[in-house]
Amino acid sequence: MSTAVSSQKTMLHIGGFIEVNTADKGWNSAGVQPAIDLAIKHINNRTDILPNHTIQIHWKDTKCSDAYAIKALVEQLRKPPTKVALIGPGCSISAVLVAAASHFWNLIQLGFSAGSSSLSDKRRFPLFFRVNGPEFTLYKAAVSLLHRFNWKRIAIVKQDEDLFNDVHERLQTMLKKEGISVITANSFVKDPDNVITDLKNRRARIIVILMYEDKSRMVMCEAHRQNFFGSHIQWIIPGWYSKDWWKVRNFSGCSVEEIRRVARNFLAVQEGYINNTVNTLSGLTVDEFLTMYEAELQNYSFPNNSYAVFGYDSAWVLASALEKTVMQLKEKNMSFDNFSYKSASIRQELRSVLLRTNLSGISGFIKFDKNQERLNMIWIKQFQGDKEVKVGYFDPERHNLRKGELTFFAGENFTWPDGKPPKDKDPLNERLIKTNLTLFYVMSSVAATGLLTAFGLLFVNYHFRFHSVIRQSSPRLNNVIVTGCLLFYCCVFLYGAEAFVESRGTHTVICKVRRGMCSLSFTLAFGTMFVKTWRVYKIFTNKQLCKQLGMLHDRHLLAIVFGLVCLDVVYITAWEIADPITSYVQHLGRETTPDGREISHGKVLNCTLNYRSLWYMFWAIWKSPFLVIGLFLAWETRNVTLASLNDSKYIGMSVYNVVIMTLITVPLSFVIDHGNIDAKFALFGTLFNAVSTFTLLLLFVPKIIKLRDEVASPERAQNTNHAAKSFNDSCLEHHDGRNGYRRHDECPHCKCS
Ligand SMILES: NCCCC(=O)O
Repeated sequence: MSTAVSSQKTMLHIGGFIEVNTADKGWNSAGVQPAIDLAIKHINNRTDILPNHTIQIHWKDTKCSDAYAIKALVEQLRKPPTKVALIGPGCSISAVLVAAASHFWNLIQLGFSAGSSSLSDKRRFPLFFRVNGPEFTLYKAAVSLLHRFNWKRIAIVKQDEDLFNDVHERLQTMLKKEGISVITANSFVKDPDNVITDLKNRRARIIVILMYEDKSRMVMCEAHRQNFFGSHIQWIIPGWYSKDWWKVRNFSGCSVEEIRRVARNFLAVQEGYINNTVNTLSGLTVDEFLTMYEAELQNYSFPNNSYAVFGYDSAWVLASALEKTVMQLKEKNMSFDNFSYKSASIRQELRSVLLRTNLSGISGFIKFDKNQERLNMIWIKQFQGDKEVKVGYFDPERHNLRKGELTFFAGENFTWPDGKPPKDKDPLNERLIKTNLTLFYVMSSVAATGLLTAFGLLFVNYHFRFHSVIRQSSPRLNNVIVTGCLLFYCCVFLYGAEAFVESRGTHTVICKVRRGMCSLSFTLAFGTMFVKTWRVYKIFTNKQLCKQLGMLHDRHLLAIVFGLVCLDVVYITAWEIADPITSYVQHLGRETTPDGREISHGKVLNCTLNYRSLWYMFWAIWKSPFLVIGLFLAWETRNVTLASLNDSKYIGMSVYNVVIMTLITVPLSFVIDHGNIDAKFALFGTLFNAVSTFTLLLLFVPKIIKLRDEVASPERAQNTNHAAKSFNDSCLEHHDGRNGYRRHDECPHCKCS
């Protein structure tokens, strides 16, 4: 209802809700009142807006309390004059209560700061509009900051209020999507003791506060009491707290300095605006308004409030809508005199006009979305030195939060006590554990000695190639076995490479090379021993001995070994293509010491595959026949004593040795923890050293002794040779392994054709 005044102007009464006596609880919006009063003064003085009306606002203090909000609404309704619309409250606790009920009295309500996301629900709050946006929007800017500073691990401390519960729920969903983990989310009723203890225990470093400032002061005071502060802890708080919010008012427990010490260089997110200079409805710019606002504040005992600009704009939005509604009503021969709490017709007009709002306020262009609210930019502030500084802003419509985008204000930037942003977790000084050097040198010395010996044996094989002791033992096949052993020794160095390698790239190459080399050495050494044993077996289980021998020349055996090597290459290539072996960093776990420090057991480089067990199983299936059948053949030919196949017995012994060593090593390798690189190296180094050393010794020591004897006493050696000749020896002696029997007449009892 409007009332006539002497100057022929009609009064339009508006109910105003503000938070003044909040006893430092919740949010105090008192400072917005002077801005709204100033706007109403400006509107009433203008002739181009509501020229025939005067707006009068009737303030009620809701104290940011649901009970006082109800009381304030009842008083507005019961006490004449009739209000045609409502402005406020500023605090969500009160706004939700007022908005939930005011529509039953057909009252349009215009908010300027209440952030609760519940207020976006138009089924519950059909007549509630706001020139600000939902609180959750602020946290898009906060998430952008988390990405910007690579903070992937945060903690949340929340007040159990509708405003923060909603933000918390939606923030959790968004953080999950953004790959940021919430290590703990706590709230408290009276005492934040447990909250801080939990933050300490979880070693929280980045803490998002979803609370009104009184609770924040309590949290920070307790953090000080528990010594939970420092440059390594970063708080992210709502930016709409009152100026110098850490200054204690009616708050016992901590001094101003103590709370300041904890809050340090806190980051804050706050709904902001652009400095609009383009034809604003009021004709003012932000700067002009702020000058007037500061002057106006002198008439009140209220502190400056950052939502003053929104408050000023809300009054202009309402006045503009009332103006248009007056004109629309006029066309229907109606006026606000016809307004009553029981009649919906005028509020319907007013609502439809508000929905079409499109004006230039000092906080920017004002248009309401489907939820009857606005999406504003978010200021990012940081406490620097002794004041809050607006560092930049995040525009939800323009900036990509995943990329941590924001726009800096001219000349501003973040500052950090340590010169760089804190980390989201303590650097654990996770050192790379390398193979024990003593172990490496012991294993490598054995391998190096083996390598030299192997080269020496290759020389002996070559130098004495025409000597019967060497010639009769298939020197070319033995060279292949020595080459296999030689590569096994090289594998020892490669398996110990973790003593020096630090880069994953280099380690990946080593993983690939040593797998290939290990496989190839096995095939060369034991594939060749296998075929040699097989030849002995074939000869002595076949009556057509000479014929068999003629068919099993060294070159045939070499061809078989070559075939095995080809199969090896095909298998390793297929393996590498299907499931490439790579290096990965294995973290060896952490533990918390009794004094609360977290220590790491370090990390090691390991080779990895997706289907490790599968590939090694196939590998074992492909290699084990050499050993199993080799074992059988060695057993079958254990009594063969031929000068011409003079090493068959020793090859058999080598095969036993390999089988036994493999049977010990393989199960042990599954038992040993992969992180224990020393144990792994000791196991495989011993296997490779032992297997190749035994093989070389068994294969060559008897030959060298014999060779030494023959070289020392050729006659005795000749006699021994003759004496040793028996049924087949003389025959086999003339089998040169290359051209078969050169002289069949020297082999009269052989059934060679
Ligand atoms: N958006 C800041 C005002 C606090 C509140 O909504 O209660």
